[in-house]
Amino acid sequence: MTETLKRTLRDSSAMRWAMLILLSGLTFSTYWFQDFFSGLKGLMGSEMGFSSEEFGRILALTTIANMFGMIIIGGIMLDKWGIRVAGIVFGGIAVLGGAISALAASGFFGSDHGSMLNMIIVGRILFGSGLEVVCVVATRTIVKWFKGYDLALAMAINMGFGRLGSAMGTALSLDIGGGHVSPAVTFAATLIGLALIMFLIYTVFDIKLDKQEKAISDKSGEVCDPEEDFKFSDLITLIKNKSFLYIALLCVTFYAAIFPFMQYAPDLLINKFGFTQNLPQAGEVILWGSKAIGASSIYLIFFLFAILFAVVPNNFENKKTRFLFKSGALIAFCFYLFVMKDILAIWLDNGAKTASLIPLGTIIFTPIFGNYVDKKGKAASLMILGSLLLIFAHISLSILDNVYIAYFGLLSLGVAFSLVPAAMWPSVAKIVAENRLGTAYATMFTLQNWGLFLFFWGIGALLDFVNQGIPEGQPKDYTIPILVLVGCGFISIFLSFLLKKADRKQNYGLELPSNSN
Ligand SMILES: C[C@H](NC(=O)[C@@H](N)CCCCN)C(=O)O
Repeated sequence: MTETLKRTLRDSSAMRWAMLILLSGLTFSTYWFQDFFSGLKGLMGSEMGFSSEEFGRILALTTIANMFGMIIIGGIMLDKWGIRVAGIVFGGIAVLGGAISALAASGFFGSDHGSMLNMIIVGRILFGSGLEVVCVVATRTIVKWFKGYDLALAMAINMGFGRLGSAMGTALSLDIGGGHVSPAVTFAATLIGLALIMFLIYTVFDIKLDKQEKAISDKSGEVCDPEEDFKFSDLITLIKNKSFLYIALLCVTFYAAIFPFMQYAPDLLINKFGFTQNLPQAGEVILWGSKAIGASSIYLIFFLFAILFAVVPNNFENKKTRFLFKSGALIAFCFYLFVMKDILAIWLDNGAKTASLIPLGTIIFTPIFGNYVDKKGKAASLMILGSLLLIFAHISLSILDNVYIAYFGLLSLGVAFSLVPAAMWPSVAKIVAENRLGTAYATMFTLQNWGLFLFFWGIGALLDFVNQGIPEGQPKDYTIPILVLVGCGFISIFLSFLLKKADRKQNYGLELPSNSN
């Protein structure tokens, strides 16, 4: 695009990607705060005396405001106040919630069991009220900057930041806490505070963009097509649509089998398969850290060159160049794995670090499957496949006792967790008109929170129930609590088939490539 056509900030690609990074701080930190307790479950039992049911209660009550309409209220506020005010208000609520939980974990409100538990829950309720609306604000902001430019890629990268936050929160919280819960909670809450500062910086550019767009529309008389405000009648119309109903229910059962599982996964791996939760010695950390940073920087430099090389026009037209590029990438990756092998071996022996590979893997797999859905379609069939993988994963992690099969189970869970979202979210956009998408996503997230509430709490309560009499610190039997999740997998398959059948009647083209619509 020539300089004369660059009319606003959003016409500069550097500006757009910089804005995405400023915005993604909130996604990264809120996903971190949502998931970091998973790595601390054992410690919360031994240090604070929290039972599995209480652990589950803390997680479940995070969703309570969303179950009763907070996401929809947040969406209406977003429409009325705009991105800046809504982002600051709901980001601020998440920060406040994080701070209250951190103070509670440090004993500020009282160091007895009840005060700590109740005040951590108060903090989590506030945090949860901000979390989902922040996700909606992020999506709306990305659309504002990227419509007409790499919108799907920008959304995938934003989601990648979220998954990275989940993975790092799960993997590193025990190390960050140094064997205590409180420092890890303070760190997680501080991250949301820093992200809010990044968002405040973002708002400066947002104001400038609005001024530029207003000046252009004043001059040319252009009027934008506004998204219609939320109406309850829309909700009824949506629910009456069979395809929407099936995909919304699938969202409930599928995510209920994934997000709650991830909160318990490190503890499951430790209790059932004997994974460790040992903290490395300071010397080991320095050695691994320097090795990992060294190897990763070399790989990153190679990767940057590869990207630079790939974006030079027509490079990939040539078969030989393509072959050289692919072999180079493979050799660099093998070298990277070789240097990192000791660290990987230790990583794969640690419960929290192994569990963190599930969200980490989705960063790579989701865009690949997203691209497949865009080009080849088959979204409903892929949701059936994802649900099958979910069933295999939960069977291998519950009734089977083999650690190698468990690794396969975790891998198939990672693939399912990439496959279904990559097929599900673009399918909603085929079923629902664009100006109703906000309502559709808010409705799906609200229903999803009901499923999460039930399973966050239910798994913990069931775990205590089937392990009555076993003292904290002794291995717990996870068979029945995880086997219950197999049921979610079967319901997901059933709903995916119903969706496929409804789509054949209603002709939304869920099995067709996105580009053909
Ligand atoms: C896209 C989808 N997002 C959600 O499900 C939201 N309700 C945010 C949940 C955040 C909790 N970690 C996803 O993350 O796949």
